[in-house]
Amino acid sequence: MTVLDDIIAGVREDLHARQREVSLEELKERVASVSPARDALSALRGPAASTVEIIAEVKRASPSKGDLSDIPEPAALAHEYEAGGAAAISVLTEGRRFKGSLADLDAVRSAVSIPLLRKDFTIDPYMIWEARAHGADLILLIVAALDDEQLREYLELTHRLGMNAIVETHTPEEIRRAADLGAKIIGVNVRNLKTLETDNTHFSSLVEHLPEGPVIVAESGVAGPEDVAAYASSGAQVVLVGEALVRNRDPREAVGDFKNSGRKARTGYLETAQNEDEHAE
Ligand SMILES: O=C(O)c1ccccc1NCC(=O)[C@H](O)[C@H](O)COP(=O)(O)O
Repeated sequence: MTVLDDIIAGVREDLHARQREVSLEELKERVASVSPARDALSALRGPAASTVEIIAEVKRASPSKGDLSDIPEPAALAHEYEAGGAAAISVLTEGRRFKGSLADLDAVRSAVSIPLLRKDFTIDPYMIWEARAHGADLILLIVAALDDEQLREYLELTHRLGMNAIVETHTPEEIRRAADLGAKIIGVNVRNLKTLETDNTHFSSLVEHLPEGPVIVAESGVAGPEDVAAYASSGAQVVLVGEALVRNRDPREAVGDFKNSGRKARTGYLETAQNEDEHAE
């Protein structure tokens, strides 16, 4: 059994418990009464080609590192992220390994106006309805955890509910599956789901397999601004950061620093790409 299988077994048990508490019909009624989803795709594209956007994560603990930060007030942390210029906020709602909850999502929703990602291991359409009912604008679909039929069905439902999905990949084959699906946002997570180790060079080695068009998100492994710059200089438009922000004494300033270093690196990346195009002509 891999770590991912183990996490998903727990997610499935917790899902069944919630399904016994709240029926799908009830969730659908709640969805009908919440505000429409925010436009996460535009938020992640940012105001200019040269910007690098940050998805700032509310992450208390993780399977790889154990406890990271207590985060007694997720709403206050999210408020700092928004003030620092984050384009979206990721809230881990998995309880057993990440110590998150849907209550965290509710708290953050009431504190910020930027798009919210419900970061969880989506394994059933119920979780997509649930995400929307709790105010999420974005969900995560992990290609390694789903077959093509599930991916297609879940992405279609996500879009039907006005949300977007980050379709998360780790290998060229998973990128091909995400691209064939017509994913509008493709995440490349540099965390190996078998060993849980991060290797940031994995992002640049996968770049040549990424299609043109979708927003590209580099996920995991950021310790400081230099890592955001490295992802941006390989082509990332968005970087998702958890641990480095929840451990930072000034998360607002840290988000600003990450954006600045990303923008400088992306400007260089775009200039190089333009020069290469001109030489090719
Ligand atoms: O963080 C983990 O240990 C982990 C283990 C297994 C599956 C997923 C895991 N993390 C989820 C994430 O993708 C990260 O929370 C996110 O990309 C931020 O990563 P980081 O900045 O390295 O905290």
